[in-house]
Amino acid sequence: MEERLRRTMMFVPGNNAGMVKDAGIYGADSIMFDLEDSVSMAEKDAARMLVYQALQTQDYGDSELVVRVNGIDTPFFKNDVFAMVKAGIQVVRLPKVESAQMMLDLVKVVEEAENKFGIEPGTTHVMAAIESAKGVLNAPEIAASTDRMIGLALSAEDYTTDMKTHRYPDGAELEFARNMILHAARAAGIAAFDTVFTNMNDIEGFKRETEHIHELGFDGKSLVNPRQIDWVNKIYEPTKKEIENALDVEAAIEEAHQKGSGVISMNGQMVDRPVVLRAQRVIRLAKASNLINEEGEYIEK
Ligand SMILES: CC(=O)SCCNC(=O)CCNC(=O)[C@H](O)C(C)(C)COP(=O)(O)OP(=O)(O)OC[C@H]1O[C@@H](n2cnc3c(N)ncnc32)[C@H](O)[C@@H]1OP(=O)(O)O
Ligand SMILES: O=C([O-])CC(=O)C(=O)O
Ligand SMILES: [Mg+2]
Repeated sequence: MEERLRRTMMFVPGNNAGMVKDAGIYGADSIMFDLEDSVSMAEKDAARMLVYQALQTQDYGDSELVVRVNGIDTPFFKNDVFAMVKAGIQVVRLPKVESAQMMLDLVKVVEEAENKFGIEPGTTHVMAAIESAKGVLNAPEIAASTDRMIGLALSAEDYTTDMKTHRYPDGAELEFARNMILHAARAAGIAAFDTVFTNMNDIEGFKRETEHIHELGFDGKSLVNPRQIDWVNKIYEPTKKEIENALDVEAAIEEAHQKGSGVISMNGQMVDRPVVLRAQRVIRLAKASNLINEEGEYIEK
């Protein structure tokens, strides 16, 4: 199956009916309904019911549907997982994950819910948000904890609090965590998401941070506001040169396969499996940005 693009995963506060209703109109790759920290204690049950209703009735197009449930040690956790699995959520994001065992405990409850509500076993996926030093150090075992895992996310607001620092414009305080999470995710073959950027007035800061995590190799970012979606997509958009090169690579490898070979020379450049995989990702990103037409040609904007 073709890998899903996950450039943008937008938080939507689960208690805000207007935002929950309209979350599908902005074109986020993934919509993440939040039952955790954007919802006050008094509104936990109401938010769960609102998101449950919305999942039954709203059309969210092609966006992947994710829910951030309350932590495993809260009284809301089990009810959250049961309601969301019953509603057919695609991914459950567990916050404040510190060990593989926490993911296994989540999966046990997901399994129970799938059985109870007649959902096909194994179809509900999970992901972990890493928000502490312990979580960062255990990222490799967390990433490899279950076949249901689709990704790891860095959650820098809680993480910097745990580390007795705060967020700085150059992001030096996050470099170790970013590298650990990215390597753990890549080694397990799952996605890596960078953290939210919460200062809505600092657009340049947001773009700088996104360029940085794009260069590191993150799949994308958690977002708090729909305005951030286009900025991320623009940064992940391949250039004309990258797209034309990727299309040439596809044609060259096709020719190689026809000759029964897995490697070919293209303008003096060796084309083999890793080059082809990179080209395929460029083509997926280009198609998502409407830069390749039905005939598979680059479209000049
Ligand atoms: C550390 C953490 O845990 S972070 C994760 C938890 N936090 C969240 O989920 C916060 C989500 N974001 C928000 O609530 C808001 O975007 C804020 C508070 C950051 C900014 O609010 P505003 O300044 O009012 O946003 P803005 O003016 O850009 O809103 C424009 C439109 O987008 C909508 N919108 C804004 N944010 C979101 C969102 N996250 N999801 C869906 N719709 C949204 C608004 O409802 C508004 O719609 P309208 O034009 O139909 O009225
Ligand atoms: O997951 C995120 O990016 C938001 C969050 O909870 C945090 O930063 O603590
Ligand atoms: Mg957090």
